[in-house]
Amino acid sequence: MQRIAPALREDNVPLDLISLIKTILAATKEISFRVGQGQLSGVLGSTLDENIQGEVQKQLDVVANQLFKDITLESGFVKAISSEEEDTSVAGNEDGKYIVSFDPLDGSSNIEINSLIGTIFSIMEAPEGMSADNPDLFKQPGTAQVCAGYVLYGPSTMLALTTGAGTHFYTLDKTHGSYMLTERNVKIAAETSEFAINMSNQRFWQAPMQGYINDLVAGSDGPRERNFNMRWIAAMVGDVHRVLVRGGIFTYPADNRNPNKPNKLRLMYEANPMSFLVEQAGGLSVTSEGRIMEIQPTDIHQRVEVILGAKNEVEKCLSYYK
Ligand SMILES: O=P(O)(O)OC[C@H]1O[C@](O)(COP(=O)(O)O)[C@@H](O)[C@@H]1O
Ligand SMILES: [Mg+2]
Ligand SMILES: [Mg+2]
Repeated sequence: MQRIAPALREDNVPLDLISLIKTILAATKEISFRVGQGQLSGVLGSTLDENIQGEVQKQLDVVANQLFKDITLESGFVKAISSEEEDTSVAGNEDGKYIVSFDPLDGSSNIEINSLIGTIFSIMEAPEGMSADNPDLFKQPGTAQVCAGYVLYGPSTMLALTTGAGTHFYTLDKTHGSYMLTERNVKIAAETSEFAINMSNQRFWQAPMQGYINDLVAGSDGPRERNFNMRWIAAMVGDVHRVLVRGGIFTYPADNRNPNKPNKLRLMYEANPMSFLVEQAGGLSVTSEGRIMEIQPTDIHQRVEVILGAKNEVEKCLSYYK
């Protein structure tokens, strides 16, 4: 089994990017340890604060954010970071080559029930001619990502990573503290009979999504003429991991619960990195209007509709919007 650095060198990843990835992973090992300590860690409750998006922050959101911020900004490789838990981008080294966006703790509502949570990150190169404190550094489409990944703090701690040469899985060897390559070139089968969506929002979806999901639920009695299974982990990291491992379609569609907030998932640190991983595994990742990674961002916290996973099933879903 290979350690992560030699595996990345084989994929011709530049040495400074390998160093940055290792820096990010150092923070995930610390979080993995704290998550593993559970209620003994003293960081599982809620804070009294809200983040910029009006969501109550959990202590672990805050601790994880601080760890990532400190470790990436101190590395010297990073010009600026943006995070779900930071109002705006945070400046690092003026000469840093890279910018990093992250969701330090994804699936916050799962923390207190000892269920799946994770960290999502996305790395781009900093454009020339902008200072480190300029949030416009981040206004690049997902196609500009040079690396994307997530770490899942599950029964084992796993990393899914892409640098544009396939999507690979690594598992944290907790005895030696190293991420080991455990599956190279993960592929999502084009066909599936499994879907993931928060069904409780059904009445708020647009008509095409209602029609698509109705036909899945109708199973062998409906137009699809076969039964579909449903799963919902309520942490995008967990749901996307399942899609990468055994296929499926995952969607968080637009809804009209709150007219000012039609979408839930965030483009820069949820949808884009997951799209890069899914596309590198042969899947599709789109909104009802087009490829997620081609969206030109206007705000670091912007939200986006997400439909991703098995190629044929995502195309089938899109056909309802035509
Ligand atoms: O509350 P819902 O509708 O089940 O939403 C679950 C979704 O919210 C998220 O937990 C949002 O992420 P955060 O925990 O980082 O805010 C996604 O990971 C997940 O897919
Ligand atoms: Mg999240
Ligand atoms: Mg989060």
